Amino acid sequence: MTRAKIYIDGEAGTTGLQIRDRLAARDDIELLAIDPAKRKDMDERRRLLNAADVAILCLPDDAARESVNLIDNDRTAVIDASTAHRVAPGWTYGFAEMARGQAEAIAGSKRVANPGCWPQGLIAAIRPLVEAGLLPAGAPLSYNGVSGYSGGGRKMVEDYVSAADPAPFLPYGLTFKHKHLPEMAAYTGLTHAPQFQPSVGNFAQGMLTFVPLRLWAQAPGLKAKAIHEMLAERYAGETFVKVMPFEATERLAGLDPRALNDTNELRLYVFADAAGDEALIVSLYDNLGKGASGAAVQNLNLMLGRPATTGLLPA
Ligand SMILES: NC(=O)C1=CN([C@@H]2O[C@H](COP(=O)(O)OP(=O)(O)OC[C@H]3O[C@@H](n4cnc5c(N)ncnc54)[C@H](OP(=O)(O)O)[C@@H]3O)[C@@H](O)[C@H]2O)C=CC1
Ligand SMILES: CC(=O)N[C@@H](CCC(=O)OP(=O)(O)O)C(=O)O
Repeated sequence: MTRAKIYIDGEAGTTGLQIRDRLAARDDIELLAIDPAKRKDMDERRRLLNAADVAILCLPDDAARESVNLIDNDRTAVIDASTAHRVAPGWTYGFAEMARGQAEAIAGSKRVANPGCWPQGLIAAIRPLVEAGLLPAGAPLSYNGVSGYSGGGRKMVEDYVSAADPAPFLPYGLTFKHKHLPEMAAYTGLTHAPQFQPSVGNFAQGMLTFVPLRLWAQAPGLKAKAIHEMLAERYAGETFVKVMPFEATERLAGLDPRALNDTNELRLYVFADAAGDEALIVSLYDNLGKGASGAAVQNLNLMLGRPATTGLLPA
């Protein structure tokens, strides 16, 4: 098998390092490494970007746009982990399980935008319901959750690690302007992005997100059990998105945001009141796994024509 040449632009950062670790042991891949002293040198980045079969961008948005502009050949494909191209024309959204045919679209694309960590939990929960007509596209939703601090990149990791007594739980996004809102609207099928209010916790990695649904008002006649059945049917057979059993329970010990760390899995749970008119869809995943580096490797596998699970299942 010819080894595919992969260059990770931003490999010293939180997401880049994780992707490099996931690819390092693979014998179907040749990693093109940049001299650490030149990692922000534009000419050296241009050389490596153009030498790569696939360039994976793990950079701030402006640097990611710059990298794309530095590519001057038709061969190099791109996976961009930043927010820069997620709703841009000509780019394919890299959430393979999002819709029928999406994995094939990713496999056939040379410009793939890796999804944001927060949007994935929402899109996985809501898109099948909107597509099936169970939930009206105009439903006014809210979305919230907690992420580990690695979600904020190197700077936030350093702030948490060096702080004497970081807050265990810190809400943010309190002006409702988060950079993920455009992709949330674009890929759920909702006519309005939800009211989104995230939080960060004093743990490095992992996330739990919540879509509360007041079905008696948002989708009269729709019951929580039907939502569970629709999601279970939609994701049946998927390796990386699983729907957990419908449970009537006050609390569930397994709902620890760190439970899927270092995996590429996303789990969906549906909870409800006795009548099934008040529901909650919970997504559990690793912000650095399915939320970033795992998804990037899954997309890379698809683009290289490898099995999607290559390097992503526990040994
Ligand atoms: N962390 C997460 O959970 C997720 C992150 N993402 C996205 O992935 C991207 C990377 O995020 P993350 O890894 O967390 O961020 P980090 O800040 O940890 O890493 C970014 C890396 O890019 C480097 N860099 C900055 N500017 C340039 C440049 N002009 N040329 C070359 N390298 C440069 C930085 O170097 P230096 O630090 O020296 O400036 C750093 O090593 C971001 O767009 C982020 O939004 C997406 C999903 C989840
Ligand atoms: C805890 C924390 O700060 N998280 C980041 C999201 C990280 C991420 O996923 O950013 P992109 O997907 O857009 O690259 C935030 O809310 O801005």
